[in-house]
Amino acid sequence: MRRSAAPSQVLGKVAKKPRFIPPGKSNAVCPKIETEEMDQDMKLKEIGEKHGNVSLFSEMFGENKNENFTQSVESSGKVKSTKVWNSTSKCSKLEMKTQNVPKADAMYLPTSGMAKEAAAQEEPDCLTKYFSVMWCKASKKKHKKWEGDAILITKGKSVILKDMEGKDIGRGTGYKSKELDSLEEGQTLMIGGKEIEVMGVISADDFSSGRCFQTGIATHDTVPTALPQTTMKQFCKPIKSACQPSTKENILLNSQSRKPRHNPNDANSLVMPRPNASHQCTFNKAGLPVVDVVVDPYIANNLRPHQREGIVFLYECVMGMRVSGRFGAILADEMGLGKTLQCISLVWTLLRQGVYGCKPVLKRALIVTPGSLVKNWKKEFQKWLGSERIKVFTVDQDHKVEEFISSPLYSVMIISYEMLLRSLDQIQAIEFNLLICDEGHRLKNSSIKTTTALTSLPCERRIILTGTPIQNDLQEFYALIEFVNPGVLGSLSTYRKIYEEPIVRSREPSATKEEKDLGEKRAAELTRLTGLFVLRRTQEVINKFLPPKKENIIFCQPTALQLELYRKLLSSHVITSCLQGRLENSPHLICIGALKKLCNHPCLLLKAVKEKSCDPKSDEHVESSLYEGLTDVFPQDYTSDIFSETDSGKLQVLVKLLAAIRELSSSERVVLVSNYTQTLNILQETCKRYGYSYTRLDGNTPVSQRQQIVDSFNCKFSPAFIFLLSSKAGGVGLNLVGASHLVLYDIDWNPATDIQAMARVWRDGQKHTVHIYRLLTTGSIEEKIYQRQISKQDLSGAVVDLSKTSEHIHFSVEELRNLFTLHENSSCVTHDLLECDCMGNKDHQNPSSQKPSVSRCCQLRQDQGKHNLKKPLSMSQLMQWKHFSGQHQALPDPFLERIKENVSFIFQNVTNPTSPTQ
Ligand SMILES: Nc1ncnc2c1ncn2[C@@H]1O[C@H](COP(=O)(O)OP(=O)(O)OP(=O)(O)O)[C@@H](O)[C@H]1O
Ligand SMILES: [Mg+2]
Repeated sequence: MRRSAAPSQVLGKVAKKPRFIPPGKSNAVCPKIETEEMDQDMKLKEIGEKHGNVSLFSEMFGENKNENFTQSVESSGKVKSTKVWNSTSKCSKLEMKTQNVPKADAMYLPTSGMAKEAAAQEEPDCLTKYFSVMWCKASKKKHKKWEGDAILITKGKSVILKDMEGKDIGRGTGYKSKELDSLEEGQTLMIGGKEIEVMGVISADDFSSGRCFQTGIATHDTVPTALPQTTMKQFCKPIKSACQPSTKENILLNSQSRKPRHNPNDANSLVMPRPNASHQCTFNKAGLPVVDVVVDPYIANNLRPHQREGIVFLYECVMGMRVSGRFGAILADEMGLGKTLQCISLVWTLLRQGVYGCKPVLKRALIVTPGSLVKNWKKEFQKWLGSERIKVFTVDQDHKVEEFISSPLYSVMIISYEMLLRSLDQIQAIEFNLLICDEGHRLKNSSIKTTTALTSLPCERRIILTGTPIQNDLQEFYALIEFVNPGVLGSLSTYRKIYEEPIVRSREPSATKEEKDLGEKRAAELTRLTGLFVLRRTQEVINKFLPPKKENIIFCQPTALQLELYRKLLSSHVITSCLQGRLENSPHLICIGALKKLCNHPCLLLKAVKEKSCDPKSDEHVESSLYEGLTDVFPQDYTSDIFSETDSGKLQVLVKLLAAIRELSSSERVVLVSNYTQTLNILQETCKRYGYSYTRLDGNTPVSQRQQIVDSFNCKFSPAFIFLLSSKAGGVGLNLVGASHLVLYDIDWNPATDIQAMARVWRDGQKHTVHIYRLLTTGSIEEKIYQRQISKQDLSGAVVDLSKTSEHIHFSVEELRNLFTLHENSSCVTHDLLECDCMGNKDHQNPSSQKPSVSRCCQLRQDQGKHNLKKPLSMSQLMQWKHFSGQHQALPDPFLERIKENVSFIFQNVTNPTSPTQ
C-alpha cells in the first residue's frame, strides 16, 4: 500500500527532495533476514520504547544517563543487528550484510562517564549527518506499508532514528563508517526492528534549528522577512486575477469598473500588499479582479509609522498571506502603542473592502476584552472613525446579544470575557469572520473555560492582543500560538521535544556547549517561525512622540515609631523560626504582609493587630504570635481610625509632594496608586484633610462605571486633582493621560504590576512632562522588593504574569534573612549595593539610561545570557541614573527640592528630555 509522501517533502523543507518510492517498489531488493535475529531486534525496539527516550544530544554524545535502558539492553544478551545496503547502481543486487554484533553494551552508546570517553575515542572527529527517511517495521513482505517519516542521524558507526515529534524510535551502532558516510537517497538500512529508506539529506542547520521536524508550517514564497514598507503605491488599477475562470460572475464583475475604495495614490495613503499568485488561485477561484485595499485616509492620516506597519502585518496574517492556510496573529506590542487603533483600522478596512472584486472580507467582527475596557473600545471606535461611519455594539446588562442578532445596524460586537461565557450559546450561533481577544494573555492556559469557549467559536481569523511579554514561558507561548493558529507548531509533545526541552536545557547553568548551541538554534528557529505571525514592538518606537518622562525612586526615612515597631516585629518568635527554615503554612508571608503594612502606615498594622485579637480562633494563628507585645509599642492613645501623617515616612513625603504639585503646577493632576484598598482609604482621607478633590477606582468600582470615571478625570475641565487607583483593579488597558504626575505609594513583587500602572500616564495623548514617583521606605523590606524587582533573574520569570504574587515566589532562608533585616544606618541600601562612589552627588545621567529603565527579557531572545555582567542589567542601568542624597544642596527638580527633608536618597532618570510639551 502506498502512503502519501512525507510531509517534510511536500512542504519543501528538506534540502533534497527525492522521489517517493514505496518500499515494495524501491530498487532495494527485499532483504533476506534471519528471523531469529529480527526477533531480537524487535525485542530491543520494545525495550527502547518502554524506557522512553532521551534527547538526541544526550544520547548521541553521551551526556545524559538512562540507566534502566542500558541495563535492560545488557540483560537482553547477545543481539544481532541486520543491515541492508542498497547499492547505488540500479542493476546491482542488494548486498546483505549480517554480522554478529557486538554485545548490547557496545551497541548502545555508553552512559557512564568513562564509557562516554571511550565512545568519543572510538569515533574521533566523525561528521554527523542527517537524513530524512521513511520507516516501517521490518518484514519479508514485498509490499510494505511505510509507517511514517523520520530523521536519521549518523555519526561514525552509530545511528539514531527520531520520529517527527523528536522522539527516539531506534538506535544502533557497529555499522561500517564508510557505508554510513556514503548513505544516500534510495538506500535502505535496518535499525533495530525497523527498515528505513533514505529520502534525502538534511543540512546540519535544518536539524539544529528543528526546521526538519516542522511539518505544520508552510509560508508563502513571497512572505517578507522584514515588515514591508508601508507606503506602497505601485498599484492603482485593478489587475487581472492570476486565475481566470470565466464564470458568469467573473464576466459580470470584470465588465463593471472595480476601483479601489480610496485612492492608493494619495499622499500618505496606506495600501495593503497584493496577494501572490498562489493565494489568488486558492482564494479567488471565481477569478474576480484584484483590487487594491486602501485604508480609509480618515484613519490612515492619524497613524504612527509603527501602526501602519502593524496594520499591514495584521492584514497579511488574517488574509492567510504570511503562513499558508493560517489566519491568526498575535500583536504583542508593548503597552500604549495603540493596539486598539491598529485593530480598528483593520476591522474598518475589511468590513468595507476586499482584494478580490472589492468584496468585503468581513461581515461581522467580534472583540472580546476585559470588562473594564468594553466601553473604552467603543470610545476608541468613535474617536478614530466618528459615530457616522460605524456603529459598534457593546454587550452589557441592558444590551443583550439578541439585539445584535436582530439589528442590521451593527457589524462589530464588543463583549467582556465574562459576558461571553454567559452568552456563549448565542455567540456560537452568529457567524463572525474575525475574532479579536484583547489582553489575550489570559488565554495562555488552554484548559481554562475562557480559552475553551473561544476556541469553540468557528472563526479562523483570530487575533490576540497583549502588551505582556509572552515568550517567557514556553508552554504558555504554545497555548497562545495554538489558539490563533491551531496546529502550526505541531502537537504539544513535538513542540516540547523540539523546542521547549532543548531551549530550557540550554539555559541551565550545567548545559554543555552542544546543548547551549542546540538551544540557541532552536530558539532562533522558533522565533523565526512564530515571527511570521507574532509582532512585538517596544515602547521605543513611540518614545519620540511622547513628552519627557522623569522617573524618580524616592527613599523615604522611616519615622521613629515605624523603626521601633519594625524592630519589634523582627525580634518576634515567628520571624526567628522562619529564619530557621520552619516555613510550613507560609508564616513568612504573614510577616512580609505585616512589614509592608507598617511601611505604608503604622495604623494599618495596629488595625490588623486589633482585628486579630478580636478573632476567637486567633490563638492558633501565627499572626497573633507575630503581633504579641506590639500594642505596647504604640503610644497609649493611638487608634487605628485616626491617623497622623507624621507617623509614616512615605505619607509625610506624599503630603509635601502633593502640596508642591498644587502650588507649582496648579493645572496638573496626579494619579495615586496603591495595591491595597486600606492604604487607598488612608490616601483618600489625606485628600479630604487637605481639601484635594479626588476620584477613585478600585476593585469595588462597578465595571459599568469605570470608563465614565476615567473619562471625566481625563476631561480638561475635570475638578478632580487626584485619581486614587488600585493597581490590581486598574492596571491594564486604562488611559489616564489627564494626569501628568503618578505616585506609586507601595511596591509590588511583580514588576509588571508597577510597569502597567506607570504606563497609564506616559502614553500617546499625554501633553505634559510626566513625573513618576516610586516611594520606598529606606532600609526596609520595600527596598529589598525593589532590588528583587529590578534584578534580571526575576524579570525573566515574574514579569510575565500579573497574577503572580508573593505566594508564588519561593524564598530561600538566605533570602528571608535578607528580607527580614532592617538597615537603619544606610541612606539607601540599593545605592550601597551599586558600589557607586558618587556620595549622592551624581546629577548627570548616561545617555543609554534614557531608554526605558526596565528591560523585559524573553526566553527566546538569542542574546540573553551574553549580557550576563556581574551586575544585573537593570542594576547597571540604575548606575547610569542621577543619584541624589537627601543632603544634596539644590536639587535640579523643583518638586523634589520641596520634599527632600524626609528623603534620604533619590534616583532619577529623564527620558526624552528635549521632547516638546504643551
Ligand atoms: N496615532 C495615534 N495618535 C494619537 N493617539 C494615539 C494614536 N494611537 C493610539 N493613540 C492613543 O494612545 C492611547 C493608547 O492606545 P491603546 O489603548 O490602544 O494602547 P494599547 O497598545 O492597547 O496599550 P495597553 O497594552 O496598555 O492596552 C489611546 O488613548 C489611544 O487613543
Ligand atoms: Mg489595550
